[in-house]
Amino acid sequence: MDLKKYITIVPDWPKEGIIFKDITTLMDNGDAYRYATDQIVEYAKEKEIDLVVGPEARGFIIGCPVAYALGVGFAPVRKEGKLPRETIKVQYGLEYGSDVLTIHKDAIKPGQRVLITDDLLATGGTIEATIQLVEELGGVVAGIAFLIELEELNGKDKLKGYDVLTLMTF
Ligand SMILES: O=P(O)(O)OC[C@H]1O[C@H](OP(=O)(O)OP(=O)(O)O)[C@H](O)[C@@H]1O
Ligand SMILES: Nc1ncnc2[nH]cnc12
Repeated sequence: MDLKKYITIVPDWPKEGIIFKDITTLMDNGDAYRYATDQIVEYAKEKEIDLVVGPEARGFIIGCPVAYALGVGFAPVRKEGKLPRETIKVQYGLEYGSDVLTIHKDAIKPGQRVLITDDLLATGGTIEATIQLVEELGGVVAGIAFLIELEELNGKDKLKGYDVLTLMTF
């Protein structure tokens, strides 16, 4: 299936100069959403995953159906002030700003094999911060899966040494 045709390109959003890749038109389509999910599930099956971790908010959209299909749990990485119990945190840069990401301190058991999911790899700041949180808790990053990679932003440079799946490149 040609997944690219389900992505809507929105110029100058949320800021002038950003060419936004809107995945909601892929999620809207049951066949395309299931096909994309299945591709990531097949990739993950070989990696003996114990837990899926994804950053707010679009990482949940990708990661939760994958976790369900694998029969493992999902741990959310959230922006500061959203998780109710003890967390660890890390500051990170974005294509359009900077923010703080957090995870519950007890979300991962040391040695657990983690699949990280997100919709899109841009500068790699979000995923680098997510990796940092997983590893600080003793998790092993066994794979990282995205729907989309924006090649010209070179986010992959931050992921050297990690096993990465991307379903589409722009
Ligand atoms: O590779 P990067 O430069 O870090 O950019 C990619 C991240 O940016 C977007 O999330 P955003 O922070 O806009 O949050 P959202 O998913 O809640 O919309 C996107 O969903 C990725 O998580
Ligand atoms: N260009 C882009 N489109 C969609 N989501 C993004 N997150 C960071 N950059 C993005």
